[in-house]
Amino acid sequence: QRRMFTNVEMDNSTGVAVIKMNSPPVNSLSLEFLTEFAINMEKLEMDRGCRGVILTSSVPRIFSAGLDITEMYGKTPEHCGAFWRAVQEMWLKLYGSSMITIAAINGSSPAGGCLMAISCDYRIMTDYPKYSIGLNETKLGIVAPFWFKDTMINCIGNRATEHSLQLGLQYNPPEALKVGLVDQLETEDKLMTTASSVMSQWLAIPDHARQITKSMMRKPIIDQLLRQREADVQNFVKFITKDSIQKSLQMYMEMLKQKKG
Ligand SMILES: CCCCC/C=C\C/C=C\C=C\CC(=O)SCCNC(=O)CCNC(=O)[C@H](O)C(C)(C)COP(=O)(O)OP(=O)(O)OC[C@H]1O[C@@H](n2cnc3c(N)ncnc32)[C@H](O)[C@@H]1OP(=O)(O)O
Repeated sequence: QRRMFTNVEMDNSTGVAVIKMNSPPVNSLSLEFLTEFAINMEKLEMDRGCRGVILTSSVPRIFSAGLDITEMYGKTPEHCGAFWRAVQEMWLKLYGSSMITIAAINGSSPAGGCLMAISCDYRIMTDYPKYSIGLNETKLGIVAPFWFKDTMINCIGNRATEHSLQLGLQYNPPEALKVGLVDQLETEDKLMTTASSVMSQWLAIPDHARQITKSMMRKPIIDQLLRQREADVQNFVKFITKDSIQKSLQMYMEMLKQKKG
């Protein structure tokens, strides 16, 4: 039986779906997870009754740990290529969605988890000091590709992105609010109610005007990836299968395990 990585609950009375990521222990984004996520987004996009999506997590304390590192370590170039296509597809479906997308960030959200959040239209994060969010790729010895970088620039601006990406910064909730990585902080118990209430404000705007405006803002980056999608895959495969990069990933995974012990 196929495993489910996300639960989708559609409320037909409001036209809002809640996608809960549910892949313990850390909602890492595996090939299967990403494939299922993209299919769910596609289905909601095709559903004329669905106007908005709230993205959140069922896993305690974690929104998403980002890309599943085990999908990039010790794998064949073919596997790495298939994995990267799935990462691209997830981003294209989320960043390019015509629906209103709100991230209710109820836990830590490094790297690919942060990418998911900043690909939404609005972010509300639980105000808990131990949670963090950011694109920390350089800390793993890897490089955030241009479309991660440009999504971040569109969210927090050029200078803050440069600073953030070079140092692989992870922000706690008040810092994330200050830099503009999230739009609002909320207590754990009120997070979903606040997300619904923000959604109502966005739903009050006529869809066609909001959708054209959103597309105008995001289309240049999306088109840039679409134009060079296969080159981006080959670039990733060449980069990630290098001995030095594989060594960095191995050391990072060992560090994660040691931290635990
Ligand atoms: C120049 C050309 C450029 C071209 C482009 C090239 C390259 C771009 C490439 C890649 C881009 C990648 C983006 C990413 O998303 S990489 C992933 C980055 N993620 C992280 O750094 C997060 C790491 N994890 C953590 O910090 C913590 O786990 C977390 C805060 C999320 C949770 O902490 P907690 O203490 O609760 O849990 P842990 O004990 O640490 O973890 C439990 C368990 O899960 C494993 N694990 C954690 N994160 C991941 C992950 N991302 N992938 C796979 N597995 C993960 C962890 O190892 C533990 O496993 P185990 O010990 O129980 O077996």
